Amino acid sequence: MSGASTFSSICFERGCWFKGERKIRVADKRAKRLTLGSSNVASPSSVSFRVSASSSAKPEKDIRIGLLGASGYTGAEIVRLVANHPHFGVTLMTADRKAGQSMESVFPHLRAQKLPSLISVKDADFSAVDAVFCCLPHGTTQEIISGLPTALKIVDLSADFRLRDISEYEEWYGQPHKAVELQKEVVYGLTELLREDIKKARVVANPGCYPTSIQLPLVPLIKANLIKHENIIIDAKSGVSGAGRGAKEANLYSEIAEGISSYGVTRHRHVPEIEQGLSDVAQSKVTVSFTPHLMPMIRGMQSTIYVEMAPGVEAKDLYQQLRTSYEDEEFVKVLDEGVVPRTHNVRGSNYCHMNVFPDRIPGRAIIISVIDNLVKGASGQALQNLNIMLGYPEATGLLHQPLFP
Ligand SMILES: NC(=O)C1=CN([C@@H]2O[C@H](COP(=O)(O)OP(=O)(O)OC[C@H]3O[C@@H](n4cnc5c(N)ncnc54)[C@H](OP(=O)(O)O)[C@@H]3O)[C@@H](O)[C@H]2O)C=CC1
Ligand SMILES: CC(=O)N[C@@H](CCC(=O)OP(=O)(O)O)C(=O)O
Repeated sequence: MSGASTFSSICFERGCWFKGERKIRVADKRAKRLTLGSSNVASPSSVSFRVSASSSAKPEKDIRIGLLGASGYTGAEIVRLVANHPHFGVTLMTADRKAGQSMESVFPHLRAQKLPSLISVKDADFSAVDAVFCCLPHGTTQEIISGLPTALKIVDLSADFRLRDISEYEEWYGQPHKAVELQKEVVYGLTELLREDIKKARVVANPGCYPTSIQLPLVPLIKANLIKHENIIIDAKSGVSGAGRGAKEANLYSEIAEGISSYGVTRHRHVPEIEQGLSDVAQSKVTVSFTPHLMPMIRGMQSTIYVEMAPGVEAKDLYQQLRTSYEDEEFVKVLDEGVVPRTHNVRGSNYCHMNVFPDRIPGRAIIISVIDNLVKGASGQALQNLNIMLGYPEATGLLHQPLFP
């Protein structure tokens, strides 16, 4: 059991804190203080944990966070989440066109926080931060990350380091990979399924939003040999914030409202990322038909997945497998039988809701998975990953409830 406390009665396992057999609320500050005070928690040399078992005062913000691309949607979402984190504080923020502006002028909803001004990445002093979230567009990130001090823990939200195969990256992203050596040490950050690797990582490639919503249900089913590897069909839908804040004609209100648009048909760049994750667990090549759609909503993502079951398997077996796989997870919820997941119920939160339904056609099942693209699909999962990389309880700063309606 990695990450366990030297205090015999309190330990961290499968993403949760346990006292004996009893699951403790992750927000239990005493448990956190005790465990972080132990010597057994991975703590990078660049980071000083100043959390004391005897102190009853609110802990200082020990970890100085650098946020690259702070003026974008995922950057703003990191700031919103970190505001609830007892140990992380944002001390460096970069932007491109908006460099020189204050964060409160770019995002007035964050004005209650004391935040540094936005500066250009070329002016950033990385010796004054402990960890970095990189929220830059793909294609711009490889060079920037390779130039950062190696003592830093980095979570990259872009697609630049998600594909292990360099030629596949170059084929799907249409440009040469600019950090081939660094790519070798990067860990893919699908938290619930790769937690042990993430604990040891220095650089994590945070998964794309569609690949998160798709791999969370499919990986356990493939691993358990419950579904066939062929004819997996994924019909996915995203809110417009998935496209970022940059102005684009296709994302104008008049282009989005009152309609649905399919895009990337037959060739969306998330296909190789999804297939990489599924093939890894299948130990053979898995291919998928994937069509994303842009919906007239701001946040939210639904993946409706049509699968053929292995001989003799029924939809209730798929359901039971997912229930078992995620029974101890804080953020992945397999709903009660028959309950249809809705994006409304995860909005603004780090939760993924999923369920399985038997198709009318024998041998087939329909899986529905929903997340908030900006939280579990991006900044929330990134924070979850950095918590793990630094030895904090992984739900720290993420336990707020969804925003409904
Ligand atoms: N939005 C989502 O739901 C998801 C996004 N992602 C990925 O996360 C990353 C960030 O996404 P998002 O926040 O939506 O994007 P935005 O377009 O909203 O923000 C991009 C940020 O990067 C800055 N930037 C743009 N170009 C450069 C450059 N050449 N050099 C330095 N900084 C630059 C922008 O600065 P300025 O504003 O000053 O121009 C801005 O701060 C992307 O790679 C995206 O694909 C991943 C999962 C989901
Ligand atoms: C609605 C919309 O445009 N969504 C984005 C995906 C957002 C995401 O996960 O992007 P990255 O892979 O770049 O991180 C898209 O389809 O390209």
